[in-house]
Amino acid sequence: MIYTCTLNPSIDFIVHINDFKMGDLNKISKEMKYPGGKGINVARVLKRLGIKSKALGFVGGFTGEFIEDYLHSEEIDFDFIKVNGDSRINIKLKTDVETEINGLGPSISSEQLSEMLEKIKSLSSEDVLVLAGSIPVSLPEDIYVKMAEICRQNDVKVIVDASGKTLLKTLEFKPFLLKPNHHELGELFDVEITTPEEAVPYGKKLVELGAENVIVSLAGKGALLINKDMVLHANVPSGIVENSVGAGDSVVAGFIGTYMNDRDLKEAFKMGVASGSATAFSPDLCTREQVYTLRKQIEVVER
Ligand SMILES: Nc1ncnc2c1ncn2[C@@H]1O[C@H](COP(=O)(O)OP(=O)(O)O)[C@@H](O)[C@H]1O
Ligand SMILES: O=P(O)(O)OC[C@H]1O[C@](O)(COP(=O)(O)O)[C@@H](O)[C@@H]1O
Repeated sequence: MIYTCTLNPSIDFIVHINDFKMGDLNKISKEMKYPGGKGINVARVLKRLGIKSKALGFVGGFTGEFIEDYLHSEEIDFDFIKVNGDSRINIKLKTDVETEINGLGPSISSEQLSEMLEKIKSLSSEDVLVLAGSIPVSLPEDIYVKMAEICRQNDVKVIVDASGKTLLKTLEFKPFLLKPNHHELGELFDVEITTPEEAVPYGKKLVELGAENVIVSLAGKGALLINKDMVLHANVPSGIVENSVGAGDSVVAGFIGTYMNDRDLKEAFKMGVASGSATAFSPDLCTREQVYTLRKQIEVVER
């Protein structure tokens, strides 16, 4: 089973405003509300690809109810721990540029954290755990490292979509997949990465430091899959980006959902990129049909 863990879920409030003016009254031209947070996005895309998963995390308040009701309506299995405060609202403001205003989220008690760790301890070598998204300020900043250590002890595959020191600290426990975008990869090594060629040596460093597989996404410039045996490059299909929120999570979902079915890294990589682009070209997340259509446009070559 694929489990996702979203420590700080959100309602993603997507807001389109024409001629936005700070300090003025602005009228929303289009708005959408979706359950969000990186792990929840992964769970939603897996469902669309016909792959079962279970969403773990902390939810609270009326916003937490919205998240649970929405996932229930999409027949996505979840086992959230209830907390007192309200799950956060993340505003995705679309004007001539895309601006994100992400909420703080509710406090999580040490008892609630212990309850989450007990759930993680119950996973087995048949399972995958996706750790994705920011860590609430009320939790230890190395919580992903603790979870990765528990998973290592139980031979559970771990996927980490995080940034900075958090990502580097999980390497000791040999994560199955890391999925930084090229900006996040550059920040890890204090360099600027703008092309796939520039990304390769740094993706290889993450493999040397312990990651089994690294996918480096470069938005419209393609993506790389790097492990100890190979470097693969995929082009991305051309299209009009409507809403890139969740695109990175879709790469994770398409990859792991495919890999757990047929253990074919190259096919899994192709499906990951197709899922990412299909989401980028959609107002919400990708549909199965879009993914399979775009998959045909993707060429994966060994570097
Ligand atoms: N301009 C684009 N054209 C086509 N696909 C895109 C574009 N931007 C993003 N994507 C798709 O979304 C995936 C993730 O995008 P990226 O911006 O690299 O990561 P993140 O969303 O994690 O920051 C890419 O690998 C690609 O499949
Ligand atoms: O666009 P991405 O990186 O795939 O993730 C989008 C998700 O991440 C969020 O922006 C939250 O990010 P953080 O968990 O890093 O705060 C959600 O609002 C959104 O659903």
